[in-house]
Amino acid sequence: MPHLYEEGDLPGLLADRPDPLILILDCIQDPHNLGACLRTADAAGCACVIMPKDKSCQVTETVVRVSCGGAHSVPLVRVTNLARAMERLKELGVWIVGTADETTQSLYDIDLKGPIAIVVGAEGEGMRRLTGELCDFQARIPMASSGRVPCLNVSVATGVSLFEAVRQRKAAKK
Ligand SMILES: C[S@@+](CC[C@H](N)C(=O)[O-])C[C@H]1O[C@@H](n2cnc3c(N)ncnc32)[C@H](O)[C@@H]1O
Repeated sequence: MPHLYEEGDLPGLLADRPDPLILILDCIQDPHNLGACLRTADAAGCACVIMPKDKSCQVTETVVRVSCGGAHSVPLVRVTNLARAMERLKELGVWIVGTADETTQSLYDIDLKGPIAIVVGAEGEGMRRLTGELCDFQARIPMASSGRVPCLNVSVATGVSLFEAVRQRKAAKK
């Protein structure tokens, strides 16, 4: 069974994690993408994944199967108001990094070693306006200029972003 939590559980979930890495999913629609994001969040050692408690982001059988067990191991915080949960994270000292293909700052220029939440947006529209406004930084994953598609699949963007944070953290320990 998934480990399901609510916004009020955030302080407890982060209490023994000095520099937590958190994934925020802003209305991911496709169960295959959602499952892949949960698998990656587990593999990256995320303290939790935060997602809206609405019709999007349902943890269905397909999500669980695609996550290869990730949906059952990483704590899932389902919230009625994502903006409020983001404010709560900030009060807890977490910096919020949104990802978007149409922004100028490169992800690779941001320090991801501290307490960080990485936000990825929905397949069609990306992050919602308010979600984007609440981010402390917005970052893009540089893509080849010769490529024809404008952006990455959201689960791929999740993998690149979380494992850039993992890479930086490992490099800092050497
Ligand atoms: C399919 S994209 C949505 C594209 C949408 N047009 C937008 O404005 O963001 C889904 C999500 O993947 C992430 N993403 C995709 N490509 C990215 C890139 N090159 N840099 C950063 N994030 C990216 C973002 O979180 C985005 O919201």
